[in-house]
Amino acid sequence: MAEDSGILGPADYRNYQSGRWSNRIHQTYCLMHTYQTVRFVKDKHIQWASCNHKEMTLMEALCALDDLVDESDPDVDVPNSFHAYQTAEEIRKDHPDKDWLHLVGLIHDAGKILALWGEPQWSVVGDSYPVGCRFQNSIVYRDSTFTENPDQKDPRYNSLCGIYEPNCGLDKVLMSWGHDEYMYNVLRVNKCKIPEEGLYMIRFHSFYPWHTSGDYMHLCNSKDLRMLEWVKEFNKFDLYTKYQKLPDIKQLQPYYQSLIDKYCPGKLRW
Ligand SMILES: O[C@H]1[C@H](O)[C@@H](O)[C@H](O)[C@@H](O)[C@H]1O
Ligand SMILES: [Fe+2]
Ligand SMILES: [Fe+2]
Repeated sequence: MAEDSGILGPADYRNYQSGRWSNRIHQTYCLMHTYQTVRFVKDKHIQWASCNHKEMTLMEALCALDDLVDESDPDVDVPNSFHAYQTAEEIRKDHPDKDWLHLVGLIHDAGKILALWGEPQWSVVGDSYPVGCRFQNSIVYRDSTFTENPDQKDPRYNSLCGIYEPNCGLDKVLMSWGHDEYMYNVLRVNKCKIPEEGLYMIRFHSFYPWHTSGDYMHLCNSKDLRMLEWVKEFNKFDLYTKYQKLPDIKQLQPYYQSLIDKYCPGKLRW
């Protein structure tokens, strides 16, 4: 986690080469990049998409993240629940009128609850990227972690577009399985009333090869390009609020509970 309590600059974040935990992070990505294949991702959709694992409120899910430290993140070494409030509170300062966006900040990582239900971290956390087509160089540790991935040698999957039509739109693309797609799914299945932009931000916030490196544009349609602006705006808060000063969660809870009651009330199916 960055040393200061102010919002720091890009150079202070996402150091995958020489940070304190880079061995652990590299190991997590090694497993992810070895085992996340088209088959694996399809199986995870089948396993989790119908959301019949559990019923719980969003607030209960957020509290459960007290028990989760993300092993892929060079900038966070505290439980994920703090990151939820840090992100939400900075959004609230810059976009006071968009209460749904505060809520998006709060819940964008709640899908990491999968890691408390037996999913290994390599299928929950970390950056996401498309499977079923060539893995691009902008993926973290691209050079050293894909060598054992069978899809890489499969001619169906290793061309530039692979199984996709050019500009088919990200909605049709199978992303590596993780907390983004899962949470998007939970919100849809439960018919939460978060605006489309918000759902989109949640679904693609970990797709750094796209929103930060500008890769995979050949799979995007015009809607994706419109939404990209929102995803980038969201990313400022997701990334640059990972600092040491921790929020007082108890004091903030009533406000966020009111947003949950407005947009995603009651018990949700997970
Ligand atoms: O390590 C982090 C973390 O897991 C985030 O939740 C995810 O959204 C980022 O893309 C990733 O780099
Ligand atoms: Fe995330
Ligand atoms: Fe996050």
